[in-house]
Amino acid sequence: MKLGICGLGTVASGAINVLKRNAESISGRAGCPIEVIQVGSRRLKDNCDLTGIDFTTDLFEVVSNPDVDVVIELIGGYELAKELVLKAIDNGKHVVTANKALIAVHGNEIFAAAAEKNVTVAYEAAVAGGIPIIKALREGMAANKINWLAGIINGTGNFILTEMKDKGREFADVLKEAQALGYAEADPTFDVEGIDAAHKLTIMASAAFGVPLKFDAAYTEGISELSTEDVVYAEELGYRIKHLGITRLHENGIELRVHPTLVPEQQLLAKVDGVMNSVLVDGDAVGQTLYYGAGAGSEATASAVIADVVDIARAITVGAGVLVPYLGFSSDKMTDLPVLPMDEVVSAYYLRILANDNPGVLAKVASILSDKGINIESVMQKESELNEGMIPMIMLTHEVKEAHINAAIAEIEALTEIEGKVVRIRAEHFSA
Ligand SMILES: NC(=O)c1ccc[n+]([C@@H]2O[C@H](COP(=O)([O-])OP(=O)(O)OC[C@H]3O[C@@H](n4cnc5c(N)ncnc54)[C@H](O)[C@@H]3O)[C@@H](O)[C@H]2O)c1
Ligand SMILES: N[C@@H](CCO)C(=O)O
Ligand code: NA
Repeated sequence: MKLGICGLGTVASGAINVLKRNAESISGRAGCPIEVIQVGSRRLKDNCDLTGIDFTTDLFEVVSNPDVDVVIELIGGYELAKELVLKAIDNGKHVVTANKALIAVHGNEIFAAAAEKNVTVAYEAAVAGGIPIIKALREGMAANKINWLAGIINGTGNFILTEMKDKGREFADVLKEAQALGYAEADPTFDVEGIDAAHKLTIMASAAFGVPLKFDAAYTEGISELSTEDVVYAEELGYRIKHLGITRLHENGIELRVHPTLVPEQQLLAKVDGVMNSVLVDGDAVGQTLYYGAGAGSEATASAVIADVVDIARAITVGAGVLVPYLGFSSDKMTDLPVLPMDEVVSAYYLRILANDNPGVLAKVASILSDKGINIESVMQKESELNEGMIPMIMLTHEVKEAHINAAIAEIEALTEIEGKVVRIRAEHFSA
């Protein structure tokens, strides 16, 4: 099977190097030899030997090369990638991509085009890097009604949070290192503002529930506004703050949300550090299963790219065409459920309220919360040198509808004893 690669960057160089190093075992598993015959990119790359491989700067040459069976799209971004992939499909080629932005935003159209041409579009590397989570959701979990899933699905962001917490490093400094290590997106605001995670969550939700891809409806909150103060207070309460993507199935719609989240420190997700990703999936038959591994990086991501190539080779070898439907469900069995508004979401909340040091403030805040039926799990009041005469009040609530906590926060902010905005971070108590 002959491969053509578009984009010779972090992931592509990893794929070429792993394909060469493990050529024999990969061919043995695939049932045929696998060979990269052409690479298209702006320039060559030092750590990657292209001996025997044709190099071009014209990416369209690759997708139209009559000798290429599978196009591997590794340039990233939306428009050009879409054009290349649709062209490759039109030329009857299978496609493997690591591009979650492309699949989350244009996947419905791309899958329809691929179905028309009876070719495969595989995207394991797009979600949680090297973790075989698409395989798990579409195949391993096929018996289950999936109820919800939650995950740490951006390596760059988790690396930044971990380094800041453990070593007290500066945000900008750690981000630079993540870029040097090849973890970050071309535009790293995608990583820190949760856009990349929302792309991945959108894809997982569709594969879990059999709904069309609905990236535009995803709720996204990043980590750039997160303060060290809240990280420390959360720890005192026995929690870690993680940037989670959460999707949950309801009868009338799905939740689709990415935001910083307090997770109890004893839970496994709370212990996922550095560039590692992890996804916790709740199925009605199997219960909860947890997947863990490198969410970004050259060879870790290449591992998933090559697994897709092997899947395609196997399908061709046995003459089976497309083995697994794109989103795990046959297209006539998809349900067009809406994404529910955030107001409907039920969660526990961490609140940090800056109050002046007068007796009775706590009672006023407590009565606003109780009027809205919001129960308080714990309260801490902190002496703080940062804010003279003002005392941060940290609260953890029980579960409540987001609409109710928002209404309570508005009333609390309106109290004269309260300064500024109330900091609000959602908290989730998973059982694993
Ligand atoms: N780096 C990771 O850890 C990782 C993990 C999972 C998924 N991904 C995804 O994989 C894809 C590739 O990521 P990467 O980190 O390898 O990116 P990269 O920036 O290292 O590589 C992209 C390559 O494509 C080339 N390219 C882009 N536009 C081009 C054009 N118009 N003409 C010619 N060449 C062009 C660039 O020169 C570069 O060499 C992205 O979609 C990314 O989101 C990356
Ligand atoms: N920029 C992404 C790459 C893997 O998709 C991340 O850091 O998770
Ligand atoms: Na993956």
